[in-house]
Amino acid sequence: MEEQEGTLPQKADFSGWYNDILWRAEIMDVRYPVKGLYVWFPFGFGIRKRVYGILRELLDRDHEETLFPLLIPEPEFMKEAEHIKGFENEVYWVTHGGTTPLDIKLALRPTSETAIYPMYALWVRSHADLPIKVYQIVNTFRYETKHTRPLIRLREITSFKEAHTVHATWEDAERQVEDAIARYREFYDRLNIPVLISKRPDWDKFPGADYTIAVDTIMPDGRTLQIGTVHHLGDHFSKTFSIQYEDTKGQQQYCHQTCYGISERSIAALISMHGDDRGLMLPPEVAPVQIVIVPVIMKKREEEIMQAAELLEKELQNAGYRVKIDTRDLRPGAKYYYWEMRGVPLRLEIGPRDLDNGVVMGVLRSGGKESLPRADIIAEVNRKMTEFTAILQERAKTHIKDHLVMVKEESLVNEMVSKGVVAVHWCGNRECADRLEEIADASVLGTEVRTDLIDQTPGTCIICKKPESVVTLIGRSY
Ligand SMILES: Nc1ncnc2c1ncn2[C@@H]1O[C@H](COS(=O)(=O)NC(=O)[C@@H](N)CS)[C@@H](O)[C@H]1O
Repeated sequence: MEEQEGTLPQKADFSGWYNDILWRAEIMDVRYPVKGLYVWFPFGFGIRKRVYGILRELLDRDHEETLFPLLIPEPEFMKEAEHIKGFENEVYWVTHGGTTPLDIKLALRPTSETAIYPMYALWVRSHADLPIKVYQIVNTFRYETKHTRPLIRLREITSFKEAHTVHATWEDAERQVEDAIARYREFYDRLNIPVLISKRPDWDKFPGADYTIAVDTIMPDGRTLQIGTVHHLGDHFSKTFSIQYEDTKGQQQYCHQTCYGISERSIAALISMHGDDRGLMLPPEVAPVQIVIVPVIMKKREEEIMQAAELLEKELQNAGYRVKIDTRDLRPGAKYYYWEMRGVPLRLEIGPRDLDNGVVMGVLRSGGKESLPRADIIAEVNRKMTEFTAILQERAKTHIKDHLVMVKEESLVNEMVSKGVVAVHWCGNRECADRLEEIADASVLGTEVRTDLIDQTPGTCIICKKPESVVTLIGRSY
């Protein structure tokens, strides 16, 4: 990477900060010559690898991972009317093999229901074959016409985890929806990313679903980012694709299904939630480099200091840490800047005085210097990592509280929604929602909000004043 000139914009200028940090912290190279397609720098890919390692760990408890083809024949894709309506403007088509026109056009999967479900129809015969809980992590393609942004809105989604489950009954599928939500909560908790979970309004549910539960986070600019969705598909797709099982009485029954997805938006949220004016701030579990050792060289003791640094590196590596010594010919300050930009949780400095005093200077990325006894350095580093994670968790906890407010006055909605998510009472009918979205210049995010941060007692609709109206989130989203 060419030396990075200039400085990272303040995080308060979130859009400028976000675009700049993607290259300055070597996450994504946005110079690929196709709109909406981006290249992972190896450092960014190291974050992705660990983030998706956690996702796999959580899903592999009771799901199986596999891979379905990328290309979907047009007849299959066109089978589910609702689904097509939702995707017909977004799907890319392959029409030729070499110079030979294809007799059947092939869709690049925007999501894989119509690739997977014809196969599920072959896999499912009896109730004994159920439930199926399968997922894949693949690239998918959507011809997004809204503003594309790296990690947030891509035309090639490079890290699309999609799970597709099959059940005997609607209730079994409903339990799976709850299980998927719990798994997503656990995933984002491990990443110290706060979430708001709600049920999308009918007009915003996944095409072909009974209902959609969405996982939103609140970005530093107050806008929401949908970082996961769980869909109850009912028997819509099983009827379209004849996914049936023979029940215990020998009757043919249609299955009930769910699907749930997460993309690299999870990494956009990770970067945005904890980064600051000096760059990334990464949870230790996903940081490609967890510890950087910076020797503070004094000419006549250089040999001794370097030896101490190398010994320390070895010990930390043996303890399982991902650690680097920065021996480049740069001022210590330039080294601090470089690794802070890359979100390294802990810096250890070793200078002549530290050697003499048998200590190592520990500096957490979240701030604060502490002299650590060299003799117990592993226990001390473990303690500092735990302290750092607790700081990230605390920030995540207060973040939602600081960006969620209940509003009862129609006139206040527009002003308050520019700061974050607003909770209002809504009677549930579309006209009031349209009016509300117009006043707020925001969208209805959802109802049945799973949080205890606000009082969800029904009240009067903020628009038509109808009583017994439910608490509803509205926000400006990416
Ligand atoms: N263009 C995009 N770029 C990045 N992430 C996206 C894009 N479109 C959707 N996503 C993410 O992918 C998640 C799943 O997409 S989805 O359309 O809601 N759901 C599905 O496709 C279902 N088949 C479940 S996998 C969304 O919640 C959102 O976080």
